[in-house]
Amino acid sequence: MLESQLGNLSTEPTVAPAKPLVVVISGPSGVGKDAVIKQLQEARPDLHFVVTATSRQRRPGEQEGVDYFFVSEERFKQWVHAGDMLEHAVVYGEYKGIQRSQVTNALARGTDVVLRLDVQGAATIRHLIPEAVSIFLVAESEAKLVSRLIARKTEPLDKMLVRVETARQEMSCIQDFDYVVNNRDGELDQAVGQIEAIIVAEKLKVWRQNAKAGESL
Ligand SMILES: Nc1ncnc2c1ncn2[C@@H]1O[C@H](COP(=O)(O)OP(=O)(O)OP(=O)(O)O)[C@@H](O)[C@H]1O
Ligand SMILES: Nc1nc2c(ncn2[C@@H]2O[C@H](COP(=O)(O)O)[C@@H](O)[C@H]2O)c(=O)[nH]1
Repeated sequence: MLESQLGNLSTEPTVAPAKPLVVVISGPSGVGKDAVIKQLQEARPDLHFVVTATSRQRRPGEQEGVDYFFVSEERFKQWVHAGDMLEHAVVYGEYKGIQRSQVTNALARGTDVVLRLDVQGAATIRHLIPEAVSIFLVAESEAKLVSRLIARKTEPLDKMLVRVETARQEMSCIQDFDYVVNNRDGELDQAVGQIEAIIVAEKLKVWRQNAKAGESL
């Protein structure tokens, strides 16, 4: 009866599924990027969390292929020359970077991708993938940030001081990011919840329904 008045009613989906998202999580050393990402992995196992390759020595407790891919400086440079790295930078004197295939394979499967990057890497990805969502993580104060680095006990004092000095400079990059999330002491759950909310909201943006994430890679 209705169809006689309206014609055929389409059963096609009203909107196409949103294209996969590239999410950048950045912020100064010790702010809690790894802690946030570890918890986000548990909450959102459907996301692809990219594992960085590095020339840095493995710390006690770090696992190959989980925390990093630990490679020699020579191997890292070979990958750079071969064009295999989507992004790379020297961070605190060590090579850090993301293999292109990790991102392109996940996007091709339709999977959202999460990258952990320093501010240099975040700038590179914004340039390569302008539709990426960038999140800058902060601690509630510089004093809290430093106390986390001290408690973590992963660097000798001289190297820790370099990280704190760098953190001061990195704070000036905050306006280049889409979102700022405050990872307050003892409130990791809230920070992770806010990041999950950002991901959900970004995927609902109208323009993303037909955008092609990472098409240019
Ligand atoms: N919300 C929080 N409250 C208390 N401690 C936290 C919180 N978030 C992270 N931490 C702790 O702070 C320390 C630094 O966190 P994490 O190693 O995740 O920082 P990061 O940003 O990944 O550092 P880096 O850039 O040097 O790798 C860790 O010991 C972690 O357990
Ligand atoms: N440009 C990139 N920076 C990265 C990447 N993965 C991690 N990082 C940054 O390195 C520092 C130091 O890490 P640590 O494990 O030695 O403490 C950290 O602040 C990250 O931001 C990457 O793939 N590219």
